[in-house]
Amino acid sequence: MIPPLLKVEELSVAYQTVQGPFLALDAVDLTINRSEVVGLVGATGCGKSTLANAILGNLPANQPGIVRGSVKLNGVDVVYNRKSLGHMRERMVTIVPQDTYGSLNPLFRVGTQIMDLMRCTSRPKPWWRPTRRQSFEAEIRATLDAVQLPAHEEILLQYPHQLSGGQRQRIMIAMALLPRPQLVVADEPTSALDTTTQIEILRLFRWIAQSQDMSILFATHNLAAAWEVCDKVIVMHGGRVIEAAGRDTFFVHPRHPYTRSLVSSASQPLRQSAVDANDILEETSWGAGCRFSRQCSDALGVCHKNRPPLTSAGPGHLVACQNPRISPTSFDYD
Ligand SMILES: Nc1ncnc2c1ncn2[C@@H]1O[C@H](COP(=O)(O)OP(=O)(O)OP(=O)(O)O)[C@@H](O)[C@H]1O
Repeated sequence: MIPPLLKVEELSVAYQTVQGPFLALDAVDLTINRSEVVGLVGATGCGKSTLANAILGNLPANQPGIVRGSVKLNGVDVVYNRKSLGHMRERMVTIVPQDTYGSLNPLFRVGTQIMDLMRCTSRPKPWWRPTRRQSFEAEIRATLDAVQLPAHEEILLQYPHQLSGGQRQRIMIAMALLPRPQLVVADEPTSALDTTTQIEILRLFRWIAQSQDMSILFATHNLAAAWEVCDKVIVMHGGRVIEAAGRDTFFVHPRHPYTRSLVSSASQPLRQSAVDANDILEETSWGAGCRFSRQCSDALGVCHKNRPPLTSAGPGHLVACQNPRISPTSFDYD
């Protein structure tokens, strides 16, 4: 059997706050296989960005501190094995950020910033040999074509503020692809875009995963986006993974009441509306039981006392619920 590209096991991360440590991730498990697009869905504050940062090796080594657990890329731990981290980050995992303005330097032309990235991430060096520079330029042109930014010369001479939101997002995608990573973490990459551009960018992600043999972890609030691009969907609530399933199972046979509430609120105007479940997640302090139990209409006495583990609910389907529902949803594919 081929080992997974990414395996997160029992990962817990705490932030230090003035009120004491805050457990942002609580024993999270996650697996991503090669060429798989995995959606990470959940309300604001459920821990998506913390998990993305842990995978990117971006959590400071000393604080806020990994409480326990591991994040393994191709079998190598990226949290504790920091010697190999720089190399792994450059070549194996890249990010498409949510904030394209904040991620590009406003003082430099886009082309300069892309060339700097190539110098930092490419091997073998020396990069300054003329033949090397020409090969960089050819790679950049090919990647800009791939992300549908064909007017290379014009775009590369622009400053970030001279580009549209969709163009900047495509530049960020190109910059994530150029180091030829095995995994791209896309942290709500379409949330700042209009609906038409969102759909174009989502199709681009799907195409990238299929044609370039890359895996994508796609963090989003938006179930319509997950439906559009993902092979598998993982739902987080209160720092925990509460359900994980293949896309079709996820939308038609969700078992966790929280997932069902997300799917039913998305299935009406699915392609137009972003599902923002802020109203569902308001609790920040957790008792011993299931973190959703206080809002759950199906909660049993045991749900307020014991935290349910993730258990199998069918092939490739995991759910953390002590009273999961069985009936299919009325989710409409078209
Ligand atoms: N540096 C920090 N110090 C203290 N608490 C933090 C810090 N960063 C995040 N948190 C808290 O950890 C929890 C998870 O935050 P995180 O940013 O991972 O959530 P998220 O699901 O990505 O949210 P969003 O969808 O809004 O980006 C939140 O309750 C947040 O307030």
